[in-house]
Amino acid sequence: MSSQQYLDISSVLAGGYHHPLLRNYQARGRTLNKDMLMYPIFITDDPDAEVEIPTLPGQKRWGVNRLEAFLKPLVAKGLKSVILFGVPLDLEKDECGTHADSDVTPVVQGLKLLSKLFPKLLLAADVCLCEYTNHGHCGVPSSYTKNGKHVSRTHGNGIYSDANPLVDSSTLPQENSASTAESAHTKASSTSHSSAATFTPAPNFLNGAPHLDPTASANRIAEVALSYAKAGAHIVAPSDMMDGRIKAIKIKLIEEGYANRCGLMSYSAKFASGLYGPFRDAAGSAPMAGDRKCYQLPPFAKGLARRAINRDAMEGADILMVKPSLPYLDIIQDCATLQPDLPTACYQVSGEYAMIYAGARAGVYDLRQMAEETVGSMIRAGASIILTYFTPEFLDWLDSEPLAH
Ligand SMILES: NCc1[nH]cc(CCC(=O)O)c1CC(=O)O
Ligand SMILES: [Zn+2]
Ligand SMILES: [Zn+2]
Repeated sequence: MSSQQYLDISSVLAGGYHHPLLRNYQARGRTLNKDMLMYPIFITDDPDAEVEIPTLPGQKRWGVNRLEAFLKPLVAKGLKSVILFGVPLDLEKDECGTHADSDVTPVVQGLKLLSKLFPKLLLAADVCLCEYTNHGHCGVPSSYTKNGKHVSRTHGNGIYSDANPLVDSSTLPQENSASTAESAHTKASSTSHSSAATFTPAPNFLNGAPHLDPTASANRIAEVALSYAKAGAHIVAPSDMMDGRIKAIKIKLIEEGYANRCGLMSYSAKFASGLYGPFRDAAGSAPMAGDRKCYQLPPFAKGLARRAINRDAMEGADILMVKPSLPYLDIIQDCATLQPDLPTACYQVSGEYAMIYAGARAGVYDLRQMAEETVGSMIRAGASIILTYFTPEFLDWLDSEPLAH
């Protein structure tokens, strides 16, 4: 018998990865490149604003007049795509987010301007209502009280019907009008630019949030998406998590002749995460009462996430997204394997960015190494589009001497 039969050949791995290039080979092509990066930017309604966001170090709220100077050097470095978030600070907020798609909304203005300034830049627009509503939730409430009147929405029989008109139900039994008027006043003064309205928590919700009407919400979201498509968005990205909104948007885009010009990226598996704090700070979009637990997924809900991914694919999404990213790598992998024919995107959210940034500042680790390691894990899990606030840094890092990992 030859001695070779006793050698355990497969136990030797180290010979194949000691050199930096040998190490890179092991990624088998699954490495970050500039095409994969989508940069989230905040556009506000003060056209000259350039305001630091304390909880998101390095990121700012930009006025439209500042966008050219801000983005030009990044485009020169190879920035391929941005996703716009609107931050209305002076525009009046109301029940259904009127200014999400008015002509003066900063996102509409930003899209029009950026398509002229940077015709090759891929423009995505986040679509949600929470930045524009006086209740700060991502949909349209079923009922509320305003100016002493109780307003409730009639229920449609299908989620894709036209928006149900608001019904003035002053003939319906009124809630205690004295206390309603008082709390309306309190809420109005706590949000200076909001018109006074009060929202009754849904009786069977334990989190104090109002019930959001899925029909009205999906229809309103679809209207907003259409206006962003008309303003020049190549991709609309609804982050609201209302049931039925993907189909509602897709149908709206088809009906209005925009379906072949504007893609639909769904925040499919969006979890009720603790990692959105800095964003809500930046966008002023924290809910006034309750939380988002009636429409964002429970963090341990792998099954719901898988169902949402499949549903959104069936409803016409062109890209599926998982959010946040690092604590949900298994969901990214599920998304990529459940729907291999659609690109998987993931959002390294504000809290993930802030966490990595803070750790690096505290000397716990190196910023670049950790940014690359975390985004690398997302790519390994199956993501090919990464939304990250580290995009400007990555553009530099990808042009410089590679970091040996
Ligand atoms: N629909 C709002 C929205 N769109 C994107 C984010 C989070 C992004 C981030 O944290 O970077 C949020 C916050 C939320 O759902 O409360
Ligand atoms: Zn929202
Ligand atoms: Zn309803």
